[in-house]
Amino acid sequence: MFVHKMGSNVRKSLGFILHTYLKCHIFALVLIFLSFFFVLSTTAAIGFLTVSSAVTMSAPFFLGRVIDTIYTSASDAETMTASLTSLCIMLAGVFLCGGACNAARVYLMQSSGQQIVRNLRASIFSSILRQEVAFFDKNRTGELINRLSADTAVVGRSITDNLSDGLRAVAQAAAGVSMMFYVSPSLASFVLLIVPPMAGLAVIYGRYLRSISKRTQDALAQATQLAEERISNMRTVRAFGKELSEVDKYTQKTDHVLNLAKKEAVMRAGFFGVTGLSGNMMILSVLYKGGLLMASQHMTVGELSSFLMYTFWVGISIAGLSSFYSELMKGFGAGARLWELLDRKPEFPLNEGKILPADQLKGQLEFCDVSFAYPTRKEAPIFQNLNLLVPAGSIMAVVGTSGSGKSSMVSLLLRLYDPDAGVITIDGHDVRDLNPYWLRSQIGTVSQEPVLFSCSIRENIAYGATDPDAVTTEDIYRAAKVANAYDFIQMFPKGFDTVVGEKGVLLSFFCEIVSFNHICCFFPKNPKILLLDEATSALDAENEFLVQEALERLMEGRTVVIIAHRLSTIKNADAVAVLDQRRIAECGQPTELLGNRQGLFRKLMEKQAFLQEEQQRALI
Ligand SMILES: Nc1ncnc2c1ncn2[C@@H]1O[C@H](COP(=O)(O)OP(=O)(O)OP(=O)(O)O)[C@@H](O)[C@H]1O
Repeated sequence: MFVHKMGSNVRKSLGFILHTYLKCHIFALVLIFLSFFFVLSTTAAIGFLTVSSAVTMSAPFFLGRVIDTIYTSASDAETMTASLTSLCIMLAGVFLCGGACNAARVYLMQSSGQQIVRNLRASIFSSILRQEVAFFDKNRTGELINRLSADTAVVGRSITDNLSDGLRAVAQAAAGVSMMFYVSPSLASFVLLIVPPMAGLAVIYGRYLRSISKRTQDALAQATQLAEERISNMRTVRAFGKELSEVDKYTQKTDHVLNLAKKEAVMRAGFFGVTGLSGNMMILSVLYKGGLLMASQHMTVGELSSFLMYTFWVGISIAGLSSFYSELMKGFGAGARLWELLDRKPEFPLNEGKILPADQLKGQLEFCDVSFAYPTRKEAPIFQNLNLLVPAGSIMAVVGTSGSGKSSMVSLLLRLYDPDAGVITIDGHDVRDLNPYWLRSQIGTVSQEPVLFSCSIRENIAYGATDPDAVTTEDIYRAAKVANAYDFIQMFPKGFDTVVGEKGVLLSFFCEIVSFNHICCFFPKNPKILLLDEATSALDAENEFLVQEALERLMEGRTVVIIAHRLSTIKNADAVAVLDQRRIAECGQPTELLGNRQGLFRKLMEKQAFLQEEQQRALI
């Protein structure tokens, strides 16, 4: 039974190692991984391992000979000195060679290991970035970051340094046992009776460790998730004075991790305690039985010493094997989630599908009988049989109460999600047939959220370019001028080289970020279609004017969908669509819709005008 279980575990372990290596071959930077250097270094490491293990395991045998030399020629001092000196010089040379091989093995395995971790990280990151947007609704940022950093490190360690040490332990244990049988078969059979129960214990321990390791990695991912969310929303936490309660929540999560780690520690302590005890019992039994064999002239003192040293080595190798097994099981636990990520095929292709000739694209948009619910909230439909036509080159304003689905329309047009029923077309082509890369390159978007990376303003502006390195300073200045943002950027001491913090927090005014954001989104795509999501809602009057002016310039000759509440943004629209009850309830020219006293648009605008009046009165 145990043998069977051991066999299946060994098979699983080998499968796991092979899987890991193969995954890296498939997903990682294949060229580097399969490069001559890697194959060569791994082969060399195995060669060094063989030599260093052979040296280590031959040492007890020769040391036994040294002892016998001392013991048998003790009466003749001259002979003893001569043979002892030559034996010791020879052995010192062999040991030196073994030490050097061992050092080379460790270096080669470590550097190959780092290469594997790097490739694994690159593959996981690439796989994450290829996933559809709905995947990110279901999987939180902190958790994914944890997989990318902590889990890859655990898997990397378990199949590199650990594997190298494990192979060494296997080689030494095998050589040690063989030498024990060579030196004294009867003593070896007696001592090795302890191995089967130890193997059974290792199987039980390995299973437990694998499951607890998976639970620990999951708990750690949850803690990282919480920390990531709170740190990235620090202003909200501070505004609500929630620092202490958030610390409590985080502490609870880390306590959970700690509890699991304690359970693992108890198990480890028990296992290592038992293995240590068995090692000592083995030594004791060798001394006892070996002493008896010496007394009956069946063994020399040198042979008993050699045997004792082999027993030590086998004991150390078994301890090394159990730690190898522990790390491997931890790797199993952490690896399970990584393979899920690596194996996951994105629901939408990233760069496949029809590409229309650029000069033929007119930009007519149409929603035909579209029904949609977010994959994470299938029970709450956002649209049901929604129809809307935006003629090419026209400006369509979409209005509706908060949560009516305005931004969701933008997400569908960008094909961040697919509708559950109906079709969305561009110039009559179903967006699902079009190449998503190409589609998005034809659409300029401005969202409510400022989208800036923590690098210089110059780099942020060039981000949209196909080849950011080819963007000249003149291009960047021109784009900033088009967006009326050149002057405020130049006001920073470092101008366009100012480094923007996370979410652009180093830029002093939010409005500046929003205007700045506009440039980033339009430059340098020159898109046929613009989607503006409440573009000016957070601006003060002066900046709104600047941005509005820039936008009007940019809207010329393009199909534009504006999502805005303000009359000022809507007044330039050719038509207004009012979203209500999961469909377009009204659609027509703004003046026409305002004329309908019972209409939804009129009511929305009245409500807004009333709110503005209230605000003004409050200020007076
Ligand atoms: N990724 C998502 N997953 C699940 N539900 C979502 C997601 N994004 C938005 N929703 C929900 O879909 C509904 C419509 O959201 P949407 O942002 O499209 O409305 P909106 O009209 O643009 O609202 P607002 O004017 O407040 O921006 C809301 O109830 C929102 O909570």
